[in-house]
Amino acid sequence: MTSTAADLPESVTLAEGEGGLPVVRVATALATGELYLQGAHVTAWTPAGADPVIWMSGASHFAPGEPIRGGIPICFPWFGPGREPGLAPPAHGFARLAPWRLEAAEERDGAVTLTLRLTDADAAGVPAAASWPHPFTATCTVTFGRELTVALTVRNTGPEEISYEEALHTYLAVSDVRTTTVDGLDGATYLDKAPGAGPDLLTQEGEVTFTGETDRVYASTATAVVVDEGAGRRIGVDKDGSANTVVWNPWVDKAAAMPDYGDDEWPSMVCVETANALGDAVVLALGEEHTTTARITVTR
Ligand SMILES: O=P(O)(O)OC[C@H]1O[C@@H](O)[C@H](O)[C@@H](O)[C@@H]1O
Repeated sequence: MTSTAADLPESVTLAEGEGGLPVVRVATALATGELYLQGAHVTAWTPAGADPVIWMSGASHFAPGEPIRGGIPICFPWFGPGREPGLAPPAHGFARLAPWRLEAAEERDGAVTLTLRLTDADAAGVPAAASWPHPFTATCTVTFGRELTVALTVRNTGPEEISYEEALHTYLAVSDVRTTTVDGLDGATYLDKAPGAGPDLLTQEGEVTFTGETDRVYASTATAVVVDEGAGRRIGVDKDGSANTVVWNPWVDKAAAMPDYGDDEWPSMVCVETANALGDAVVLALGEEHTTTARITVTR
């Protein structure tokens, strides 16, 4: 069943958002939040008494079939350009461009859980979907409360084995990335995708610091913690069902090259992405499903 305005708890409203796209807004005593049905894309989460945790670009496009810049894009069924030849642009798959269905909205103990669904049939109108012609059902549940939880479950509904990449591509707001670190990745190996980096895996020593364009795919199942000295807060990204953590900041040149990203916005964000990518792609036999979950918390 798809939810209509009549089925929603009082703390949840369905409205027309930027660019005329449908948006769900949540407001409870514990937190406020916002999610666009296009992409099942979280664009805001602010726990009561805190500053916004999720970063959005002021230059984002909001238009049917175009990616939203910031928030939590769901990358599926490929990450970046994808591993196989023949996957259509844009990067990160078609799920973030597709119209998801709002199946349910429930409030429990002050937290609101939204359930959204996307099948291959729902995504058929997105041109890039034709390059990955496999039956699937994707379910995204998002709980806005004291914590923010995003879980993506993919079920193989077709006759053949499928393999896919995915990421909960979380943009986090920081006071200044140059005085921010990411803890929890010490000793993890990573692929460096920044310009000029070689193909060999490297090993993280200590915390991640930011001194230039940073684009790394870590092999890690650990909790990553964004330590924001300037804001005096720590943002934890805890996860299940995810073999990779991607850390990304575009820095000056890449920021300037992106049409939907302000030239001066790069100091104010860092992406810590809960992913299964490259050699850690998920493989599902007929009828199998897999869930990847990210839990975001804020502490002083
Ligand atoms: O511009 P997009 O397609 O949203 O991607 C943003 C970034 O997403 C990151 O996950 C990738 O590792 C980067 O390489 C990429 O630049």
